[in-house]
Amino acid sequence: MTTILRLDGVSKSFGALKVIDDLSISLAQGEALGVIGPNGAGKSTMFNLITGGVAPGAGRILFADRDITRLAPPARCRLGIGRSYQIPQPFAGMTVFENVLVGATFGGGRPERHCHDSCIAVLQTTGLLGKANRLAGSLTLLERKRLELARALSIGPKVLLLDEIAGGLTEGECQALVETIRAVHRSGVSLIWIEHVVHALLSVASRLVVINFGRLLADGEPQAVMNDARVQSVYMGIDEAAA
Ligand SMILES: Nc1ncnc2c1ncn2[C@@H]1O[C@H](COP(=O)(O)OP(=O)(O)OP(=O)(O)O)[C@@H](O)[C@H]1O
Repeated sequence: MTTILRLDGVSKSFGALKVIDDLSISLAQGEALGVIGPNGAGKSTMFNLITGGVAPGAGRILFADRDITRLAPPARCRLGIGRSYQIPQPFAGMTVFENVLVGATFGGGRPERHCHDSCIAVLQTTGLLGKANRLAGSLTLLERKRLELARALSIGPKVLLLDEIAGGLTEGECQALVETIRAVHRSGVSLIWIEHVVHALLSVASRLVVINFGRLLADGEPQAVMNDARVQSVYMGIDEAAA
């Protein structure tokens, strides 16, 4: 299996606080990797390290075998690393279409027709085509989550990082979003999805990792990981002795 993304012994501290501690994780091409861990475990920081918003104190990050550890965030985006944020922050005064167009035209070099068509395709995939001319600021929470996904897809990612995209949705809304994420994955995009809504995550992820205090606690087949006594103790508060 080809590895598309790899963190190799990565560490990051903020002052005296070690947030990521010698973390090594790899993502295979086409894989859907789920990530869980307690609040403050370092999950979003891991995404910030991958996208380049935060620089590691040690270790390397490789994308398709290329060392991108020191590459600026826009260059990583152009290579095909897209992400969504926990709290959607669209351009509220712009339309849904314009929000997606920002990503589709990022970096330049693509013909106008190509950018237009790729925006339409992204809006279709994310179920927002009927809202293309609505102002982003007028969208419901589910629609804003869809737009967050659409903006991440607009750059044409090879690897998509989803940060708690299901948070705050009703069960029905969550199921609808899961269907969309499945469709994105089926189209060939490799995924890393951080999520506290575990049942949604497990319906997409074929592998699950657990991060605790910035370290890898478990990595493997999702059900086996969820049944791991250390994971139940740390993540679900189930006493190892009582388990
Ligand atoms: N830029 C920063 N400066 C200082 N501390 C930070 C910074 N970014 C994150 N932290 C701290 O690092 C720790 C890990 O934060 P992070 O957001 O990565 O955790 P998380 O696992 O994503 O948590 P959650 O599940 O609550 O979103 C927290 O204690 C947080 O306050």
